[in-house]
Amino acid sequence: MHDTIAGSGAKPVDHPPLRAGRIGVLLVNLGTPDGTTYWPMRRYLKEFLSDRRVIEVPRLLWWPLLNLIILSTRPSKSGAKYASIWNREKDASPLLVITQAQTEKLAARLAARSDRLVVDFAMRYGNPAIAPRIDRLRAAGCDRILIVPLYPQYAAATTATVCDKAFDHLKTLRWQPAVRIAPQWHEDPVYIEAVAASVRRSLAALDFEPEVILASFHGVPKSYLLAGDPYYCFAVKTGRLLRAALGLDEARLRITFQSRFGKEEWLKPYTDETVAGLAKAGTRRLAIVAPGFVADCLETLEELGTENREIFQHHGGEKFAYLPCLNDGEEGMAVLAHVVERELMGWI
Ligand SMILES: C=CC1=C(C)c2cc3[nH]c(cc4nc(cc5[nH]c(cc1n2)c(C)c5CCC(=O)O)C(CCC(=O)O)=C4C)c(C)c3C=C
Ligand SMILES: [Fe+2]
Ligand SMILES: [Fe+2]
Repeated sequence: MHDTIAGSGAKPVDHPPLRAGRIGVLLVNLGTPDGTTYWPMRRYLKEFLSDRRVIEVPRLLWWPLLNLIILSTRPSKSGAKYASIWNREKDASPLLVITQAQTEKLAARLAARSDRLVVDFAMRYGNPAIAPRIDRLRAAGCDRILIVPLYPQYAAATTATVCDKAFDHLKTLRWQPAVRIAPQWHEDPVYIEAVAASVRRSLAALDFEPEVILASFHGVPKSYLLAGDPYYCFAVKTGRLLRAALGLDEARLRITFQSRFGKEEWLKPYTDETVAGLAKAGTRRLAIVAPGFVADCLETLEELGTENREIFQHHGGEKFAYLPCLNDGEEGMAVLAHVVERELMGWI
């Protein structure tokens, strides 16, 4: 099936062999450092925090702040947090390990649909980078590529920057593959039901019933919403649909936003302030789930699972549970396969 162009009947010409006829699926998540020590952390944070889609502060102000202040302190501080969740057996971050497992399981599932599919993954920041993975798919004969930014809720700071980076590389190719980008799946019933089923299962395994469940989404500065970024609305809609699927009311399942960075106002209500406020007001049993993350990572395992647990207990809370993401479990893989199969329609 994977013809070379020479198989087209054209007269022999003096050009490198060109393979075609296969279809690539490239899963792309945010990224992660190569290690937890100062230099790998600095390299990763520098690439991440130099992205204009992530930090919209004018460069003249941002450059000295980033290079002189943030990159001298944050690599060590964040490195210690990464070290607390690092997968030592694989010497990689949970995000990398889980994304790799998702890729392998998706490839196995899709193999039944077509023998022309090649599934791979990349990271927007750090390794494996997007450009070499696109090259690898092209070299394997993929003349069509479906790029899947691994974000159920679109944001310019996440989804759009994956597309920018992919197209930056595609610009340099002589034989550019046909490209599709998978849209977000924030209200897809398969996704909502998968998160609901996973939450129900995690709750059933607890030795307590939470009085409140927080659905915590990664935040962005409020100014991004005011400038027209739809992320907030998508996150709120996911939260509302999840609440309905679980049969809970607004007091029992609350939507919050985490991981703020810098002094600007971010999307509210903030997760950490909500956790503290609930504990102070007498809530003793709390669970947090993070439906916006396709894989567990620093922001879920450390920030929600450790920092917010400490905040809750410090203010009088007693029982706390962080409920894991869909990851490479059966429900999570069903969502990824559903999104990918839908977006491959007409190609397979
Ligand atoms: C400073 C601005 C940031 C914006 C805006 C932002 C948006 C955003 N991020 C995610 C998902 C993830 N972020 C992760 C880590 C992380 N995020 C920021 C900053 C912003 N994110 C930083 C500096 C870091 C690195 C860690 C740190 O130093 O705090 C991760 C985890 C990566 C991992 O390796 O585990 C994810 C995932 C979304 C979805 C989002 C906007 C919607
Ligand atoms: Fe982030
Ligand atoms: Fe809106």
